[in-house]
Amino acid sequence: MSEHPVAGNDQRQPPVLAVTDLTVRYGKVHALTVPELKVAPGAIVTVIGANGAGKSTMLNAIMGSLPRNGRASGSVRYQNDQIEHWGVEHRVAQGLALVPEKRELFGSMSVEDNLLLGGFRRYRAGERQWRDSMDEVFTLFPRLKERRQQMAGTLSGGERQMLAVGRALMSKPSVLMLDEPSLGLAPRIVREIFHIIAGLRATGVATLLVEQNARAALQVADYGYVLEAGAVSLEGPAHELRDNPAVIESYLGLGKHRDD
Ligand SMILES: Nc1ncnc2c1ncn2[C@@H]1O[C@H](COP(=O)(O)OP(=O)(O)OP(=O)(O)O)[C@@H](O)[C@H]1O
Repeated sequence: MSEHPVAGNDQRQPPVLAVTDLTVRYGKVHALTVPELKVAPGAIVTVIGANGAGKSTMLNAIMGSLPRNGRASGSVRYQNDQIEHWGVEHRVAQGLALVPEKRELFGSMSVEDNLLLGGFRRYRAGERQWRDSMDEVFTLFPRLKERRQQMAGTLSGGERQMLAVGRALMSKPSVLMLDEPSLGLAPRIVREIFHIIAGLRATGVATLLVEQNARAALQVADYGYVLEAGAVSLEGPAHELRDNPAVIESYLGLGKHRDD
């Protein structure tokens, strides 16, 4: 596997997250092999692939949140630590956050309370600035500020996605993992969400973005991996993948995920 620039294409910076020889099985069934994946501080790295390619499996393995029948082996390095044996809570406490495909909001609680829950661990740890993150989230998502008292269950699909991302940001992560943020959203809202994801770079958070919408993902990402049937088939700077004939043929062809 080729060496590649990390840190939004700065090869000198050590990655904030590095996965090596990660393998996941569900029972006896092999689901995923990732020889190497790196995310640099502040970079946006995308993993694109079709349904069932293993994208959610990869994020859950990194987060330590695989289903009961899932078993991961290999190395997951976060900052200066090997974290394979850390529990999910500890991974969150140390700055990893996952926005799952199903969003998993508390529908009968307000927007504001959902956000507060995202910052609860910091509150419990006695961190004074945890409430400031709410203002930062409202700056990123003015729509959530307007709807701060609205029940999360009554939000539109796009607003729910914004709230899920906002709640994850309340934990002040160093690495934010997004599982198909465009899923089920109208093209205009997809554009809005991806515009916001691109803007996350300015906050310093590194983003690992898993997507079927390859077109949108490769537009915002610095670097990308293509996952096919549980294996990495291609990787490279996002602008090179956008021009790669195999990627164009399989993921960017006319009629596929057109949102422009
Ligand atoms: N708990 C499980 N038990 C057994 N097999 C599973 C389990 N979860 C996922 N799989 C299988 O592992 C493979 C990868 O699934 P995964 O959900 O990671 O794919 P994905 O790329 O995220 O797909 P999608 O875009 O549809 O969410 C699929 O073949 C799926 O059926």
